[in-house]
Parts: sequence; C-alpha cells; structure tokens
Amino acid sequence: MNCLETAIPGVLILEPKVFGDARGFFMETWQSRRYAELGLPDLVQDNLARSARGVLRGLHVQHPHAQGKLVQVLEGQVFDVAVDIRRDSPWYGQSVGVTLSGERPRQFWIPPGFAHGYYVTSDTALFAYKCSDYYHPEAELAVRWDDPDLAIAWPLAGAPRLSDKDRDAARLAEIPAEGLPSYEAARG
Ligand SMILES: Cc1cn([C@H]2C[C@H](O)[C@@H](COP(=O)(O)OP(=O)(O)O[C@H]3O[C@@H](C)C(=O)[C@@H](O)[C@H]3O)O2)c(=O)[nH]c1=O
Repeated sequence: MNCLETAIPGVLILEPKVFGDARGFFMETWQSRRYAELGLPDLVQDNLARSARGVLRGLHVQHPHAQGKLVQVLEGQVFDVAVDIRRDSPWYGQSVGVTLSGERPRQFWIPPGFAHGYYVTSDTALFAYKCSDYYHPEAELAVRWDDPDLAIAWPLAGAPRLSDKDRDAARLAEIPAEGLPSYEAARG
C-alpha cells in the first residue's frame, strides 16, 4: 500500500494494493495491524451513503467524540475535503481536497478534529467510510461548505443540493473557540 502525505500532517491519501485479473479486481480496504502501523486509531463504525449528482454533504465534525474517518468511493466520483478546525492547530482553517472515484480506488484519511465534506460529480456516488468513534448526534457540528474564510475550491456545476442542516450551518468564525476541538484533544 502506498501512503501519500498531504499539505497538512496526518491527512493521508492511501493507495491499497489492487489485484486485477480477468474477473475484475480485489483489494483489502482495511486491516487493523497494517493501518495501525500508519498511525490510524481503531475504527469502530462503518457507514455507507448513496448520493445523486450535485449533492454536497458537509462540512461535519463531532465535538466532543471527534471521529477520524477513512473514506472511499465505491462507485462514481466525488470531490472530498478535510478542513482543519482544531482551534489551536498551526493549520487551522486550511483544507485538503482530493478527487475520489470508484475507477481509481484509493482512500482518504481524515484525522479526528477535522471537518469533512464531499461533493458528488457523477450521476450517483456510493460513499463508504469507517470512523474512529461512534455517532453522537448531540455532538454534531456543521460548518458552512461555502465559508469564505475557508475558500474551498469545490468543482461546482450549479448550486449544490444540501440538507436543511447544512444549508443553515454557521461559518467557522461564528463558532466559539470552546465549541471546537483542540489540537491535543483531537490527537487523543
Ligand atoms: C452520520 C450518521 C447519521 N445517521 C442518521 C441521522 C439522520 O437521520 C440520517 C442522515 O444523517 P446526516 O444528514 O447527518 O447524513 P450526512 O449528511 O451524510 O452526514 C455525514 O456527512 C459526512 C460529510 C460526514 O463526514 C459524516 O461524518 C456524516 O456527518 O442518518 C446515523 O444514524 N448514524 C450516523 O453515523
């Protein structure tokens, strides 16, 4: 497996080994020992979402109960973004964006303390991810996907389709510092 660093330490692009043959392909999408060697924590919840073209989900984070997320597109294509919102991080407000597709299977590791979102650029997208903590709806926080301070270069084709929660989300600067994860707490 290839492990590629990004502009923010800890945010990783993983390229698992793909075994192609006449039938199709095979790959391991998670293996506890190998992923632990890369520094990933235990993963305790597995999620799957299908979305139509133009859907944008995010930006979401849990605080407390910060979740690291190992994400992968099974079918279709998305633009996926990790935003560092750890209040005392040297990379606070910076983001990493990556295109993920079922055609070129690779994984994106979003560490705890980052807000996460994605925008669907194919007719449909099947999006799978494993999380390092359980879902705690009372701890959910949404940050505006189009927060001008974050200046995320979404590859938009028209207005995105949003949930009510995401349409009403606050800008990062509007969230009190104590409502955001800290660098140390998110590192565990
Ligand atoms: C995230 C989640 C949602 N749900 C339920 C709550 C709700 O009724 C329904 C849909 O939830 P949402 O609208 O929050 O789904 P969605 O907008 O897809 O939320 C997800 O967005 C991406 C960007 C992330 O990073 C995820 O962590 C998660 O926040 O599913 C669970 O039961 N467990 C979960 O872990």
